[in-house]
Amino acid sequence: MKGLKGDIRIISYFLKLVNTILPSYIPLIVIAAFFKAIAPFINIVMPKFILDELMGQQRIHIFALLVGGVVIGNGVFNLINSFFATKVDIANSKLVNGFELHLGRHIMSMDFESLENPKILNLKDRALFPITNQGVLWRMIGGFINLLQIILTLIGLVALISTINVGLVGIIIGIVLINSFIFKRLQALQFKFNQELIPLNRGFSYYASLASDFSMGKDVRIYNMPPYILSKIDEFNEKSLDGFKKVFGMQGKYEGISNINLQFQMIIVYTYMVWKVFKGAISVGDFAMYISATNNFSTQVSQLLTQFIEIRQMCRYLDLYLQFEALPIKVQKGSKEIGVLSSVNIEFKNVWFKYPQAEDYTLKDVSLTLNSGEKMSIVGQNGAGKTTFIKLLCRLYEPERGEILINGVNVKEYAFDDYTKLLSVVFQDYKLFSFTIQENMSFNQACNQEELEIALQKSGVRDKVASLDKGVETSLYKNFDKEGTELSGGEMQKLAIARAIYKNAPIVVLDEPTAALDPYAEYEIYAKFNELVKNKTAIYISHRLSSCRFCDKIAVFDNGRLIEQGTHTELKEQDGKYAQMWKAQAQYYV
Ligand SMILES: Nc1ncnc2c1ncn2[C@@H]1O[C@H](COP(=O)(O)OP(=O)(O)OP(=O)(O)O)[C@@H](O)[C@H]1O
Repeated sequence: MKGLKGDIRIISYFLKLVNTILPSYIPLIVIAAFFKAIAPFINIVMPKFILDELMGQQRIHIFALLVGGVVIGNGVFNLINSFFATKVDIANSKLVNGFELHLGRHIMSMDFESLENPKILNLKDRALFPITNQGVLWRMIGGFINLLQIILTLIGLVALISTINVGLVGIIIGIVLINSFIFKRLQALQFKFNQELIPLNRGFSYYASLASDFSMGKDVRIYNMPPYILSKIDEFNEKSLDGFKKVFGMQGKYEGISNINLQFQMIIVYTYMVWKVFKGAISVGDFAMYISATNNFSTQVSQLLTQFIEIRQMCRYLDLYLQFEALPIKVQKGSKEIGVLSSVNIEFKNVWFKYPQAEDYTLKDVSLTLNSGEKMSIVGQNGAGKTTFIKLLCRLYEPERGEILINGVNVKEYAFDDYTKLLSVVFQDYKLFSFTIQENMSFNQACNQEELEIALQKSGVRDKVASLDKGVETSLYKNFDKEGTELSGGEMQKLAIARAIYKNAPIVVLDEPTAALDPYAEYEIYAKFNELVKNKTAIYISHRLSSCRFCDKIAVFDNGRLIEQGTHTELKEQDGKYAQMWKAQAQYYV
């Protein structure tokens, strides 16, 4: 009963969701189900009158009238039903699209750290795979339409069969119940198999994508990976094939048993009806009508239970989705509005941070202050924690201990969307998207062409963009537009810098912004750095220590700790880690 209660909760959640996405949907399916439910009665009841007329007075005009009635009745109902079927099909597509939007919105609002937590990823796959690949939502909705129609038809059939013998209704229900029990076992088996299939599918999709993903094409060829990839795909195929063999075998067995039960039911019904005709209790027309009604009743009851079990089975999948949707969102809480800030001071206070699955702390007791308008350079060896520091500032993760403050307020208190407006960031692994250059810069906001030109000019990519046939309207990559362009790594990096400049946020973060740039472009960025970031608060991460000289402050990270802070001259005089790194680099650059 607890399970049924849970399922009712799930069903009502989805019905509410359906109603929010498409309010006309539920009234539409109720009307469609009503017409579908009445249609079969023409073919159950009318043949009785035709047969009785044939066996009795054989009046041609009455016979013609009855046959005409059947033909016209069927024609009209067919038209009405196909009209509604088309309407329902269109509405179904709208609904599924609406649900996908709902889903996308939810996934994009999840904590960034959730996207690398294997437990959450697994739940996400188990919840979304059935919805996107097995049409669970669609089947649930279809199930509802059928259930409604079946219930309406059954009410009519019970009324009709009861006029000869209510006991028949009981016998048929009994046999159908046995068959439903068998069906339920089969569904449970399929659910178990589908859940086992998900990790296999994930592996399969990954290896299949390696074979077709353009961005992997170079490595796949150079390292002669095809035999390895194909053997992996084969391995996943073998495993899933074994599972399919087992499920299909069981399915065959269960279907066989159900069929025997149905034949048994036919023998009982036919024997009873023939006996009634021999006794003269019913006419041949009645015989045909009751046989048709009982056959229909049996089919409808069995479909009712099948639908019921199917809907409950769908609830198992949708329950996974609800668990996924109910995952708490940690980072994005906070409601404080930021408004327009005249100055932005950043403070890290004894911040400790450990990645979700990691054993050791990546940031250890980091405390630093960056006053409004100051420019700070962060240096340190690979893996020292520089990018992690930025990720925490961006609120992609939360510190485990300590606080991050902007103008004295813990960043957690700010509304996340508002907070992101403070930051222009070029990540080390920045991404540009398969949109036009202009869309990549402004993302659906009305684009200010003048500012866009300035941003492209400052990052040094304006001439390149101007040389493209469609200028800023050129698509990046060729996924959607065959006239799209593939820019070089350095040109892409300049576009990413332009995007950050165009955003014009009060905090600018550049994480290794010149890694892909040629020495001239790199020099340009350094020379124009102050002009690029103007009076903004800026953080600059680079392994080129010469770039630190134009910053007000340098922070040196080592193994997660902030070990030195000061200006270039101060740190050189301190003769610590920074001075060591400076000397090491000077050997090669001077
Ligand atoms: N998502 C993650 N999950 C677990 N550990 C991570 C994750 N991202 C980074 N790390 C680990 O945290 C440490 C610091 O990484 P971080 O990227 O902050 O270093 P970095 O100083 O920016 O290095 P680099 O100079 O190479 O860019 C590394 O040891 C890295 O392996």
